[in-house]
Amino acid sequence: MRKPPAVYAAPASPRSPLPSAALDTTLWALPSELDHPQADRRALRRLLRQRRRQLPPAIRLQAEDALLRQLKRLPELLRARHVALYLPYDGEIDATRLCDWLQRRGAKVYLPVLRPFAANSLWFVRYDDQTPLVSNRFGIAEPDTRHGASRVRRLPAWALDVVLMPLVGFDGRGARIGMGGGFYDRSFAFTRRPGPRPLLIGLAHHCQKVPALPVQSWDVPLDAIISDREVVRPARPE
Ligand SMILES: Nc1nc2c(c(=O)[nH]1)N(C=O)[C@@H](CNc1ccc(C(=O)N[C@@H](CCC(=O)O)C(=O)O)cc1)CN2
Ligand SMILES: Nc1ncnc2c1ncn2[C@@H]1O[C@H](COP(=O)(O)OP(=O)(O)OP(=O)(O)O)[C@@H](O)[C@H]1O
Repeated sequence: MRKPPAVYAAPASPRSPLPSAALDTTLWALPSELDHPQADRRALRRLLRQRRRQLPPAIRLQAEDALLRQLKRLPELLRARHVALYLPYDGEIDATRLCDWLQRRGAKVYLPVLRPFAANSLWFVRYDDQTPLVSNRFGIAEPDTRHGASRVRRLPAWALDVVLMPLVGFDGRGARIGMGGGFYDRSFAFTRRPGPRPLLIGLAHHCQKVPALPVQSWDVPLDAIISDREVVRPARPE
């Protein structure tokens, strides 16, 4: 399938294995003023966004490979028919190579689109070779709103099987922070109530892991967070 406009172009260099020290957690320690759950969320977001943007291309590619290996083993993704993904922005981990894999398996791929006339909420619009893409108000490529306006081209959020969402930060217990708009939180608030719902999986680079994040009342719990290093499955309340 057509390669989406990449914010970070893949380097021409071969994928040389990196010394494991290059991925060592200790390199990613937080400054003391941000190293606690009550830290200023905006400052933490800024720092983590900067970290993911600064990842060298070779590490980025290696992380992408590792992420894809984990995702392709996931039973829920192997079964999924309708999967939401995102086009990477601002250094986010790039999982778009999954599109071809999903489509070969007969699954359909959807992208988030800023919902018109609704405050910070998302549509999920079918994405294939024919989908016209435009740049939204944040500069993120997304299916043209006029194209997505037709109901046959999108799926209600409850009808998706798996949603892969980009994270800005996460912790070992499965708490997360996103871009701060509350787009995913609003769009999946319904998952707190009984009924059909997708599996929600956050994706991030390992360098976005922090010791602990506070959980806000509106934060929609994720079923898993997958980085290039691990799969975090948050403990479910009994
Ligand atoms: N790839 C990708 N697509 C996505 C998201 C995402 O996080 N990643 N979103 C997930 O929510 C939605 C867009 N949400 C966003 C929220 C804030 C900003 C942002 O950059 N805000 C600026 C300041 C605001 C402005 O420019 O008006 C900033 O923080 O600097 C971008 C996207 C839908 N599509
Ligand atoms: N279901 C909701 N209804 C109304 N407002 C909400 C809802 N969910 C989140 N918000 C609001 O959205 C704002 C951003 O939330 P937060 O800082 O947690 O964003 P985030 O989790 O980083 O973003 P995202 O969900 O897009 O990844 C907060 O002011 C919050 O009150």
